[in-house]
Amino acid sequence: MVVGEGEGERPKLTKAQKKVLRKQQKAKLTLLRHEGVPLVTHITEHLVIANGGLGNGMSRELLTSILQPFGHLLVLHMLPGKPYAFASFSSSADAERVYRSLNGFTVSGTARHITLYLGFVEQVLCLQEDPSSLPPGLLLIPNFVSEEYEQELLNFLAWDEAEEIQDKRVLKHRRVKHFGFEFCYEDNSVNKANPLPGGIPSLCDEMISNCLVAGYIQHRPDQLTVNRYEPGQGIPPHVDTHSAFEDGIVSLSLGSQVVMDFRHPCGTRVPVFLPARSLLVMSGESRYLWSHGITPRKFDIISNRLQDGGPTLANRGMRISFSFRKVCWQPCHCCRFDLGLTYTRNTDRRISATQGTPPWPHVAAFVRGLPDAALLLDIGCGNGKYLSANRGLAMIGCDRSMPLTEICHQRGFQVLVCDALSLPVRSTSFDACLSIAVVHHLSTAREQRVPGGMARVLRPGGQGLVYVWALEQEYMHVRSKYLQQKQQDAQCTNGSMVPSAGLLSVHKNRMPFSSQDVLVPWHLKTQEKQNASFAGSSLSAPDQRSVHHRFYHVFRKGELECLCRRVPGIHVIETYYDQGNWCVIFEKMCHPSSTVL
Ligand SMILES: O=C(O)CCC(=O)C(=O)O
Ligand SMILES: [Fe+2]
Ligand SMILES: [Zn+2]
Repeated sequence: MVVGEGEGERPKLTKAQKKVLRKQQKAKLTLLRHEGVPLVTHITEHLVIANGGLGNGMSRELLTSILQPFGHLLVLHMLPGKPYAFASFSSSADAERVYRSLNGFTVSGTARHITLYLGFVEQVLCLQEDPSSLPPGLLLIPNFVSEEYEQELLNFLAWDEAEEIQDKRVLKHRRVKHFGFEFCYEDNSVNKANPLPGGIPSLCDEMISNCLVAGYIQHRPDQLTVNRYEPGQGIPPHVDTHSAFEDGIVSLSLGSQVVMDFRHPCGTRVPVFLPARSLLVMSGESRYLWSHGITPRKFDIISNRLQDGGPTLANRGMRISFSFRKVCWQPCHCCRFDLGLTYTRNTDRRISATQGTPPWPHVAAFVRGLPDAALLLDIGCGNGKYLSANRGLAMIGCDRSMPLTEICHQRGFQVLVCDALSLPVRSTSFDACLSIAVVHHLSTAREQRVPGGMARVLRPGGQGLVYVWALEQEYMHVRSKYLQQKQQDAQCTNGSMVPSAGLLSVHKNRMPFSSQDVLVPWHLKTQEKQNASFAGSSLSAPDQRSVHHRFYHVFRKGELECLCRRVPGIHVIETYYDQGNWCVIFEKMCHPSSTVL
């Protein structure tokens, strides 16, 4: 059936019907222009209700009572200030019934009469102000539950002061209750052996079903943590233990609004405003790679979009959140690593790697996340920075620089001198393999040989981690440390390249790259001069003996992943950006479609 745009012979329309069509057409254009959401001409489970928005003075309660008699309403999305709402029904037949009954329907009981115009949409618009600025995998659904339901959930909880003294030893900044399974904050684990009697309160069933139906989560949660924050309290930045919980965590905010900070390992911070009764869905990168936390404060600074758009203060009240998670029953073999952040720190410490040493904490975390006695090969190990990251492993480093391997040797590491393009080690022998800041020194034709070599030496199921320098030294509006170090320099120089005699340009340090293939000057410090040969660099002009030019091919977003995907016998598990680098984690397949020699 075609809705609103009938084909062929059309029965004569009454004046009123024509008006409805006209208004519907107008609403369609508004929605498309303002939100980029097209109406569709076939029937779906989802309706947009023009004039049924909070911006029209329509309340959630009233709209619910209007819709419900005609179809089983699953989710109603309303956004502050917007002149429309979205409704999802349990079937397209229900949505069709609602459409037929309510398109052009005039509502009394509001300040003025409101006529609703309905249309079908393929998908419900994810109602945040700027979805593109949220961390990947993060969804925010405002007005996910009604005020009545919020009150029911709040009334359900009894907060016993005595019982909480125990929690307070660990959690200085908030109170918690667990359902389904106890969460242990001392080691961030879940007590899988002893399920709590009663499980998740049945009061939550409907809400959980709505999350599943809407596709926000794939697994029915079996663990619920309720956090209660007084104004001034917060939760330290953390990543929910990946080995304890599956992907897909939903958190319902009740009581007061709050700003939750999401942080990427490269230091990018994305504050996300969580209104009361909104649902936050964390999956993928936003669940595993980004940390989330709430700074202990009595207020938040938010942008006041409805008025002048400038920043304004929002005082916090008491906030209670319901976080639903699915306990992970399989032992964790994945490549992702817990960031080792805890729930119990009482300062809002940045996990940003910009403050940390060693320079790439994610590499160290990958190494530390490997099982005991795993055999690891670090290709291009340099002075052995990562060879000391996990003493429980058997690690072998290799580098083509003899002086660097000597440093490693002095540090007690097992190392060999070799070329990354021809590794003198047996095939399928390593559990894990690193190549940090190596591939970007190779010309395009040879780049693939490094992940190719890693694929050869890894055992099936073994994992490789590759880091290369990124062309993009600014990500999510944050400059990499490389650029940050000398911002003043950058401001007084125009170009990022200086011409060189050869074909390649010489990159100007601390500037954005303007080409992917560059020579990067390396200024030797006095004590390094005598070891100048160790990076295999090309010597520059004789009068500049202390400056060496090293070849770099800096990688564009997606380029390293593409390169790795072309290597037979491996599959890419994760790609991320870390402090100005593109990073890929891959795994050697157990039954590769093509043989790796
Ligand atoms: O309060 C919230 O919304 C989040 C709570 C949380 O992140 C947690 O308990 O892991
Ligand atoms: Fe969390
Ligand atoms: Zn894992």
